Amino acid sequence: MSQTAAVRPVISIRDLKTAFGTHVVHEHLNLDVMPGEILSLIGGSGSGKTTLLRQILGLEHPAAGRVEVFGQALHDMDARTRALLPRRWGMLFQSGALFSALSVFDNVALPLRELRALPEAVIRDVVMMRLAQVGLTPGDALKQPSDLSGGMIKRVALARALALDPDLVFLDEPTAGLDPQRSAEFVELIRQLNHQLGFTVVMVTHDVDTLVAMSMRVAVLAEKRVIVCDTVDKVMQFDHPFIKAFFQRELEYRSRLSAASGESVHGKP
Ligand SMILES: Nc1ncnc2c1ncn2[C@@H]1O[C@H](COP(=O)(O)OP(=O)(O)OP(=O)(O)O)[C@@H](O)[C@H]1O
Repeated sequence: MSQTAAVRPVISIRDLKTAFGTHVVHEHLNLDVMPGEILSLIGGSGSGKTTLLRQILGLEHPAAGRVEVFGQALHDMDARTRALLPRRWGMLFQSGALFSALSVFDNVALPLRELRALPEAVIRDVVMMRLAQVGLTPGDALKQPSDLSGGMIKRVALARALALDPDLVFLDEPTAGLDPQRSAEFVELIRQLNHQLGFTVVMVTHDVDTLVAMSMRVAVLAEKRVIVCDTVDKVMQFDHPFIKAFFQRELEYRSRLSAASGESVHGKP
């Protein structure tokens, strides 16, 4: 068997149908997410991105088809295996979703304490390590969320998402609310951590700069299914009205750059 054939997807979705009553959101939807990749999910409003994430998290039930995570079909799993799954993934919500009454330290410690198995000294070491990994200082651990800037809130939320050393990380609009400079820094941080720690990322974003900077592949949801899943460059060439509209500014930017340099340009510097 070749090495490529041996690599199994972290998430494998086959012929998925999702329906709310007569409203069919997904039909014949297929998607594989490979280990260590950063995959972005894009699609128009109401195209079913959130619902697809909820399927992957096991919060919706397929009307047909199959969703496998870590090589196992979600709805065939025994209750114990299913209950342990959330320990293998972390979530970064758009707003950060920190608990305002808890300090930075206690927010990051929360998933570790929920295990009810780790001594406080181990929890302390892990929290401090995670805070350092996201560029925060030991002094920041004592702060309350209300004392933090938007960029710091995202970093704390990322430290919390990584607390259990997840194999899979879900990012919902990770750079929403950040100015371009903070946004670029946060993108770079996630890329570095993905490289160092090797976790797989599934991200939903409407921000083209974030998408272009981070995605190894982009899956486009339209007409109830994934119409294309490929590199940013290849997806941008795909002939579909949503894709043309989504990437319009980026395409114009690239064509101006290309005209100015007199040669083909494939990405921003
Ligand atoms: N629990 C539910 N009951 C009924 N309909 C639902 C439910 N959840 C989602 N839907 C419908 O499914 C469709 C897809 O919704 P979803 O939130 O997944 O879209 P989205 O791509 O995430 O949209 P947006 O980018 O606007 O957040 C919408 O028409 C929505 O109204």
